[in-house]
Amino acid sequence: MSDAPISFDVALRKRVGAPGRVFELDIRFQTQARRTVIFGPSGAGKSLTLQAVAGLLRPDEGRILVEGELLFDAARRIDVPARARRLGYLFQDYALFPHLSVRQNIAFGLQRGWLSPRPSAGGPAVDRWLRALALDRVADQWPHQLSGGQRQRTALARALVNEPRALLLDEPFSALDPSLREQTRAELQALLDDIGIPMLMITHDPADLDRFGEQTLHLADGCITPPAPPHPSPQAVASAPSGR
Ligand SMILES: Nc1ncnc2c1ncn2[C@@H]1O[C@H](COP(=O)(O)OP(=O)(O)OP(=O)(O)O)[C@@H](O)[C@H]1O
Repeated sequence: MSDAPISFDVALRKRVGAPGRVFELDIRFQTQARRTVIFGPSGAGKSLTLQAVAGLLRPDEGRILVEGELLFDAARRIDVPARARRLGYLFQDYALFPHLSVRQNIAFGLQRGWLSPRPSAGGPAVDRWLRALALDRVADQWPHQLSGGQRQRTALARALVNEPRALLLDEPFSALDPSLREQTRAELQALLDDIGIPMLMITHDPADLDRFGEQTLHLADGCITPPAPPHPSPQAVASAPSGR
C-alpha cells in the first residue's frame, strides 16, 4: 500500500434473518482510494454493509474506521451513534420528507433532534448547498414538485450540509430516468472532485464502475470476493511455456 491514508477500514460479521433463512455477512476490506465502489448482485449484502458503516446496523463482531476515526469496535464496546459518525448518507429512494420543502429537507441535515426545521430554515450552509447543487430556484417547493434529478440533488445536499468526513451512496442513480443518469454521474463526479471527501458507493450497475470505481470491491453471498486475475495479453499467452 502507498502512504495515502486509509479511507475505509472495515472488518465485520453480522447474521440477519430467522432460523432456516439466515444471511451471513462477513466483510473485510481496506481502501486508500477516494472513490470505492462495492459492486454485486441483488441480495449480496451491499445495503447491510453500507448500513453497518453508517451506524444504522450493529455488527455482531468487528471494527469500522473511516478516515482513521474508530466508529465501531465490538471488542471494546465502541459504537458511535449514526448521527455522531459525521457520514453523509444518500438513500436509494432519497428518503426526502414529503411535508418539508427543499430548504427544510436540507436544513434537517444540520439538526440534532427530530423537530421539523422552520420554513425559513437556512443559514450559510443551507444557502451554500442550495446554490452548489442548483436548487435555489426550487428551495421553497415540496419534493413531489421536483424532477428526479432535483430530488436526488436535494438528498445529496442534505447529506453534505453537515460537512461529513465521508459520503455513503446507496445506488445513487437507480431511481433516475435512464436518460438522466449519465449527466447526473458527471455532476456527482465534478462535485466529488470539488469537495475531496472519500466516497463509498454500493451499486449493481456496471456503468457506475467506469466512472467511480477507483477501487472496486466485488461482493457475493455476503463476502468480498478476490478480484479476477487480469486477462493475459495475447503476446504473454503466445510466449508462455507450454508446461510439457
Ligand atoms: N433486516 C433483515 N432481516 C433479515 N434479513 C435481511 C434483513 N436485511 C437484509 N436481509 C437479507 O440479507 C441479504 C442481503 O441483503 P442486502 O439488502 O444487503 O442486499 P443488497 O446486495 O443490498 O441487495 P439489493 O441490490 O437488492 O438492494 C438478503 O438476502 C436479504 O433478504
